[in-house]
Amino acid sequence: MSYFSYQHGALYAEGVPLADIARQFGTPVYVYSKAAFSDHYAAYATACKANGRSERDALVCYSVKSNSNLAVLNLLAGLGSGFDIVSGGELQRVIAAGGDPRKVIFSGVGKSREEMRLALSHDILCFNVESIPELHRLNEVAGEMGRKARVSLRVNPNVDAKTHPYISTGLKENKFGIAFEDSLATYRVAADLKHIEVTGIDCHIGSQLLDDAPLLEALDKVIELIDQLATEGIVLDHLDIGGGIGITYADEKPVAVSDYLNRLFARIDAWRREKHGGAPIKVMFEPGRSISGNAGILLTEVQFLKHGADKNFAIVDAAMNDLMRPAMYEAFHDVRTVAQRGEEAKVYDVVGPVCESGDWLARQRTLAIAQGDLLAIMSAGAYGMTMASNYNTRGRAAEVMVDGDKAHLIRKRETPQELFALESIPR
Ligand SMILES: Cc1ncc(COP(=O)(O)O)c(C=O)c1O
Ligand SMILES: N[C@@H](CCCC[NH3+])C(=O)O
Repeated sequence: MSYFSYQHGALYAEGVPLADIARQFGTPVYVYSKAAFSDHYAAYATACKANGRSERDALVCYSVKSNSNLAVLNLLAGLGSGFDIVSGGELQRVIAAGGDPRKVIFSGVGKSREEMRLALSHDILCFNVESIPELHRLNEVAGEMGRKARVSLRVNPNVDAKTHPYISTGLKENKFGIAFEDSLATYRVAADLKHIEVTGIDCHIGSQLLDDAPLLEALDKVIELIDQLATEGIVLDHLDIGGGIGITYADEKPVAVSDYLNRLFARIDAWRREKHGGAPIKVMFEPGRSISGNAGILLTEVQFLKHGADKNFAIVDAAMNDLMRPAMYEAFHDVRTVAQRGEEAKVYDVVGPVCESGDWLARQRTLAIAQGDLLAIMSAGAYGMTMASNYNTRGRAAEVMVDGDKAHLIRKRETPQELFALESIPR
């Protein structure tokens, strides 16, 4: 289903014309489709039901970093989602949005003592621990609080995710996780710590994966390790395979979530039957982009057109501070005109007003546009607003959630006063 589509030559978000949203809330503005978020979450939830009848012991922990607006988290919490967080700030967002901390898993390589304390005080489901020093710190903090921390170790299966090097995380050379060959020894350390309860294993090999083969390869390695651990008396109750499923930005054809989950559950079921007499294991996922990426767009207005000898530029009011992905990864985002009109089409680079040559949103796009036109930068729901900055003292964009024929403002545009409110001039 298309959540952003043309009706009589005008681009809509669900039942609302994007031109109306620009008039009402200004630009640049992120626009999300509530139905898209719900449907993308449902793809996971439905595939987690065994034989379409009973629920499996499975938990989808939406990756908050991909889009962390409270309205988004509240919507997903209402659908039963858990959350994958990477900071104390994200935990506070989840709680503020009405999410259940007992469905929260805490990933990340550099958790501070304060973050650990906060997470323990809310009794989160599990810490995904990424190193031995982190294990010791967590053990200390939990001891000070008179608690036990539930822990899974993030192992690095050394599988090539075949994605952009900046978003690949499962190789030896990446900073994430515990090297596969060190994982047994690290589990032994964890099992001996008084304030640590070893409950699971997790891995996350990278993002924007189009094929599930590397994920299934990682699963096989993880399964092998779980069996090895069991022989030592370290019995795990869950397996977390991470996020990573990609989306269509241009013409990519990512594996369908349902196909991937069906293949994954088939392997897990076969392994449990063969080795464990059918004893179930809880399976967890940490999807971000596949839920939020194509649930949002960035709506921007053309300020000026500049026609040069070599290049034409469409200078828009959104910039790299609003959507960093093109500057950071040379990422492709489709650009659509909000009104289909009869201008002569030309090839443009779509650029922002920020003082950096790297401030571009799209390159070499054939567009029929005039000054004042609206453009939709597509597939911007994941790692868009959450990676936005205030560079050039630009207030971050507003955010709007569309639900059928209603548009709700879910984050106001930042004002310059808000940007320097925390600063002071020494006397
Ligand atoms: C540990 C962890 N889990 C989950 C995610 C979400 O990944 P994706 O948005 O590719 O599903 C990420 C980001 O790559 C991550 O680092
Ligand atoms: N921010 C990246 C994904 C990073 C995933 C975090 N581990 C992107 O926009 O594609």
